[in-house]
Amino acid sequence: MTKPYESELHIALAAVKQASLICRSVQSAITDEVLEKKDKSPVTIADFSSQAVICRELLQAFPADPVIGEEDAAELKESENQEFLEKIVSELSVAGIPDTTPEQVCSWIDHGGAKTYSNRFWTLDPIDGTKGFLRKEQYAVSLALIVDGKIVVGVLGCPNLACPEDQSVTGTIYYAVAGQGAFAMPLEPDNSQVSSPIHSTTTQDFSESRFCESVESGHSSHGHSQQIAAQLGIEKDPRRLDSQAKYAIVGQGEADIYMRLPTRAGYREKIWDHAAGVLLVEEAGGTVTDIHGKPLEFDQGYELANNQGVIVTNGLLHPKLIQTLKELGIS
Ligand SMILES: Nc1ncnc2c1ncn2[C@@H]1O[C@H](COP(=O)(O)O)[C@@H](O)[C@H]1OP(=O)(O)O
Ligand SMILES: [Mg+2]
Ligand SMILES: [Mg+2]
Ligand SMILES: [Mg+2]
Repeated sequence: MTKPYESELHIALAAVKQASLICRSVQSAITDEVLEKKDKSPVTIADFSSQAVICRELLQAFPADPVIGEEDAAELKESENQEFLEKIVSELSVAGIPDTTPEQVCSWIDHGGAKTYSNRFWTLDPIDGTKGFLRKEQYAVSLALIVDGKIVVGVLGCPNLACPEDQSVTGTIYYAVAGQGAFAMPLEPDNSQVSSPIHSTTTQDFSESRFCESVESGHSSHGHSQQIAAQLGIEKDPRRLDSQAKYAIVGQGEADIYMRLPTRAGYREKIWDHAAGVLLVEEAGGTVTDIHGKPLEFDQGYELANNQGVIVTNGLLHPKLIQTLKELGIS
C-alpha cells in the first residue's frame, strides 16, 4: 500500500536534491555575479537555476499544480541581463539538464510565478537566505505542497548544514509528510535508505534553553529577542544563522526556540520562507505560531497576510514565550 503523498515526496526530494547540488557547485565558484531585485535584495545564478530545475521536475510530474515561487524571469529577459541568463543556461547544461535554451529556462522559472491561492499548489524558495549563500554560510532550498490550506509535504535542502546522524557529513536534506514524521538524510551520496527521524527537544526550563534567530537584524529584531531572553532567564548565547535552516536546527533538537520578531509592523512574511520548515518542526514534535500565538495561515496567497512574525519552539516552551511577548509589549 502506498502512503499518502508518496509520489509527491519522491519527486520533491529528487528536485530539491538536484537543485541543492547545483547551488553547491555555484557557491564554490561564485564571485560577484549578483543581480539586484527591485526590492534591492540580491538574487544569483544559483537562485534562478534552482527554481528552473525544480519547476521543470514539478511541471513534468504534476503539470496541473501551480507553483508559488519567489523568483520570476522578467528581469532575465531584459537585454542587459542576457549574459547573466546565459550563465544560468550553461550551469543547467553542465548539470546534465536537457533542452536548456534561454527561452526554455525562462519558461521553467516562470512556471513558478503563480501568486494566488488555490486548493492544491507548491510553494518554492529556490534559495532561502541568499545573503547567507553569498557569505558562504547557511542557506536552504525549500519546497512544500499545500492542499486545502494545509502543508502536506515539506522538503528542505541544507547544503551547508552538518548531518545530525554524522556531523562529519556536510549537506543534509530534511523532509516531512503530514502525520508521517520528520526525517534527515545526507545530501550525498544518493542513498535515501539512511534517512533517520528527527525530534525537537524536551527542554522545559528556559535557563537550559537555546534560541536561534536570523543573522540579519533587519529581518528579525535582535533587540527584542535579547529583551525576551533576559526576561525568561535564557542564559545560552543565541545561534544566528540564515534561512529556514533554523527550522531544521529546532527540528533536530540543536536549539529549543527560533524567534522571528517583526522589525516593522507592515512586513508580511512570505509563504515560501516558512512552509517546508513549519511542517518539519511540527512533525518533529515542535510548535509554530506567529507572535500572537496564532497558527500560520497558508491559504492567504503568497504572504502570511494574517500573521505577524514567527515563533517556533519545542512545544513545551511555547505558552510561556507567547505570554512573555505580550507582557513585554512586543506582540
Ligand atoms: N524585513 C524583513 N523581515 C523578515 N524577513 C525578511 C525581510 N526582508 C527579507 N526577508 C526574508 O528573510 C529571508 C531570509 O531569512 P533569514 O534572515 O532568516 O535568513 C529571505 O527570504 C528574505 O526575503 P528575500 O528572499 O526576498 O530576500
Ligand atoms: Mg527566502
Ligand atoms: Mg530566496
Ligand atoms: Mg530573495
